[in-house]
Amino acid sequence: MSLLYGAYSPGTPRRARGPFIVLEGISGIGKSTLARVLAARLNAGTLHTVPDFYMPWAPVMNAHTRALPQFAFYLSGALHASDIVRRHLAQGPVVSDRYVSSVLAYHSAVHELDLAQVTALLAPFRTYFAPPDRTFYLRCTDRTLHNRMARKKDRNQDDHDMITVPGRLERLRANFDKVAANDPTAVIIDTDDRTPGELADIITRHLTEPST
Ligand SMILES: Cc1cn([C@H]2C[C@H](O)[C@@H](COP(=O)(O)O)O2)c(=O)[nH]c1=O
Repeated sequence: MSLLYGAYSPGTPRRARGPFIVLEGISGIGKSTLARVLAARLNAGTLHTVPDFYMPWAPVMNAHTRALPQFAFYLSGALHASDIVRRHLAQGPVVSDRYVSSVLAYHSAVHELDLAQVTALLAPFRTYFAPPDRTFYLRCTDRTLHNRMARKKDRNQDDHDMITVPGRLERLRANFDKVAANDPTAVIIDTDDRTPGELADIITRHLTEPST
């Protein structure tokens, strides 16, 4: 039995019309642009994990709290994102810019923790999360990241740290690779030299193929 019952269970899902698509990857890679293009194509609802109203708290939590309260903050954001997803899925497709994999990959990378330890910390909550149909892990080379970062309008402290804290970018990339390797919904996409429209073509083609 799940540990999450009563008020802690996600409730009976309404008939999902789906699909539920997740975009994952390091900051600046182009997830939010691609989410917009995909949402327009699929007539999908979109959201960001953590949800937008959490975002003003993120720098405050990062600056003032230690690892476990920070984890609880991002976990809370992902749980709430899941509630939003379930609500949207009753209407049609949903595209999420980040989801549970970002919580694992970022928390482990930022605090230099073993990914397996962070995965175990999240495990009791797994049953709450609306499962994605496909999770697209976006990858790019340093050159592409540099060019895309230069164009990113909402660059924040996390983006600065990702580039300047020794080893942060490498840890993030390695963590996303490890999370993807254990994710049955994972599809890895190299985004270099591809426009958002071309990436949306690749993704929509994947959605018409049966998952393995
Ligand atoms: C979901 C999540 C995001 N983050 C970071 C990644 C990004 O730097 C930032 C979200 O901003 P972004 O999605 O606009 O890049 O929050 C964490 O540190 N931990 C998490 O669990």
